[in-house]
Amino acid sequence: MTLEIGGLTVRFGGVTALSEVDLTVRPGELVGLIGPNGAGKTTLFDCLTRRRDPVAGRMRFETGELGGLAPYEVARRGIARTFQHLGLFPGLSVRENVMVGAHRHGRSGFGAAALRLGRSRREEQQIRRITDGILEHMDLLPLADHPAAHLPHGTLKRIEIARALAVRPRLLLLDEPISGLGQDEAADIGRVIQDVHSASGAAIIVVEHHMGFVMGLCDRIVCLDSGRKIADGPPDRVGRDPAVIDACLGVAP
Ligand SMILES: Nc1ncnc2c1ncn2[C@@H]1O[C@H](COP(=O)(O)OP(=O)(O)OP(=O)(O)O)[C@@H](O)[C@H]1O
Repeated sequence: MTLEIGGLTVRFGGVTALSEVDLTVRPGELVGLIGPNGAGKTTLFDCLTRRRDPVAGRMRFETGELGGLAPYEVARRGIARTFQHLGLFPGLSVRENVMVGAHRHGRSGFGAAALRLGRSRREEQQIRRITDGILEHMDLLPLADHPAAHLPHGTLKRIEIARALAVRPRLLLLDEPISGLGQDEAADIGRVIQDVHSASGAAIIVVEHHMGFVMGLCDRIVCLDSGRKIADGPPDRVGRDPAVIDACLGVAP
């Protein structure tokens, strides 16, 4: 199993954001995580990436527990994520933004890398090779030296995925990858995710409100509502589940 979550519970004061959530993800699985606003989807990603501490529960990734790790250690273990609101550095070039992700492969750290000393210079070259390979694969190489600021929203979404891929993840967490995109750009991101999935073999969890998109893309759908898991299964079954239809009513079809 790639990921095993058991009894995960998170509270914010009186609000229970996640309530005894169990979830397993097999290697290479493409899972859609759906649910209405406030269901707990982002909180689940925050727990997995150690930005948020659960009050109870276990999270196991491959052979190790995630609880107690620092966020940077999660990336080193092979988990990468993108953010609902883009987490790019607007002043850095496209290549530099992606290199931030690739730095988990360097052992000398940012300080030595900045000074370009000894081993770190070789690491820097290796990181640049990894980065440019990803940029080329995602048709972003012509934009490599362009500042991330002012690029179209769909391109920024692709750069975020490229940066997550630079971690060479075995588990990729995508938080609303098509939010704010038009139909063509959303279809483009769908192709990128499918391509990444088949090329990398990584397990992927996609949080998305667009039900048609996520149902068409994923092998399996998990639905949260008010912090509880209310459905888990193949898209056609979950899509017909009255509890899911009830919870997600009003979500764009
Ligand atoms: N930092 C916080 N402080 C207090 N409450 C929070 C905090 N973050 C999330 N919550 C609450 O926890 C619950 C789950 O929120 P979360 O953002 O995980 O939901 P979500 O499913 O990702 O929603 P959306 O689809 O709107 O992004 C909500 O009730 C939310 O108001």
